[in-house]
Amino acid sequence: MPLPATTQSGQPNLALPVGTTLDRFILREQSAFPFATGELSQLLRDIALASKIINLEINRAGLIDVTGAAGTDNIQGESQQKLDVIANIRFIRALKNGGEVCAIISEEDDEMILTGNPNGKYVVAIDPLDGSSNIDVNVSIGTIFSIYRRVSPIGSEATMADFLQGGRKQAAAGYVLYGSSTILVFTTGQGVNGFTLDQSLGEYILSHTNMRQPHTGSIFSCNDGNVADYPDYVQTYLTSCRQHRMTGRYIGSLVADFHRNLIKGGIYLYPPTRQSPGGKLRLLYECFPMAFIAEQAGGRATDGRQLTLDVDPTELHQRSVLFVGSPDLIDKLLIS
Ligand SMILES: O=P(O)(O)OC[C@H]1O[C@](O)(COP(=O)(O)O)[C@@H](O)[C@@H]1O
Ligand SMILES: [Mg+2]
Ligand SMILES: [Mg+2]
Repeated sequence: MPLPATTQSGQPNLALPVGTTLDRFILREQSAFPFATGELSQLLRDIALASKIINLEINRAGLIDVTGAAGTDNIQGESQQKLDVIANIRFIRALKNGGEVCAIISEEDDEMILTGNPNGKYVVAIDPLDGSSNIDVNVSIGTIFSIYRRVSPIGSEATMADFLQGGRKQAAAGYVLYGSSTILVFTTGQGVNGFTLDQSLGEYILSHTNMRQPHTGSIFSCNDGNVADYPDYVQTYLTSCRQHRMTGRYIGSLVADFHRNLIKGGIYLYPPTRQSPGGKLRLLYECFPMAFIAEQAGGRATDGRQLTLDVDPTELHQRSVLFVGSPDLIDKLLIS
């Protein structure tokens, strides 16, 4: 029997059976908004499509000579991996061709990219490949994206203001995890759902409905090599994690560490370090999207002083400290 369109409390019934395709889910989610015109739905499909192509290239990386450095650096001064550059090209091309996006910012490009779609209603901030240090060693990597409705007039050239609206103005955010399976997880502000790529069908299929972050957990994730740099309260907290025999797990790909902790309960920490006194991770295309997903799943994200989604964005490639995960663990960290 088909599911009722609305729940008993009159809310749109988004609980679709596992096995639902991404397309069908997006259509159902769109139908819950009478004024929705389908552009955001199409934009999510464009991102899904590009991720399928990249997924194939990642799977065959060792065979098609896309491992190793590209020989160029990005604006962060990081050496770009070949797959960083390839993933960047794929996403930009898909977003340009899709027509819904008027501008993009990417970890791999210094400046804002105008797509040639002045009538596009959305802008996208993207980390085309997250966890670049893990590309060549066959460890899980990801893609992170954040979507805003533009504030500049439709038909005009997009501006920085379209990207600096603040984390709570995100229309949607998500990530793709290229791991033992490939999974797309996103939110449009109506909860968090995950779709596993059925490689044989080439379809994303709903596999994780209404994902919820466990209130607490026993996993902590941070780069132990930097501990000496961390502020005292973080060092105190990590000592108590060890004293309580919590489990240290650190993959070194934000997407993979975040996803594990979202499912099992845990906390990911990227505090200030000597090399990155303001934090390493980028606010617009790493911290904001992960914080939106975390909050939508009942988790919490902070920079140690305020909730991440309340941090004031002033630059495109601005960095931020990030602590994200189970609320109980974040609370314990902040009182350490
Ligand atoms: O090697 P470190 O300093 O622990 O940093 C690892 C962190 O940096 C990142 O690799 C940064 O992301 P990029 O790979 O997209 O630059 C995160 O995925 C990860 O959590
Ligand atoms: Mg990243
Ligand atoms: Mg990256």
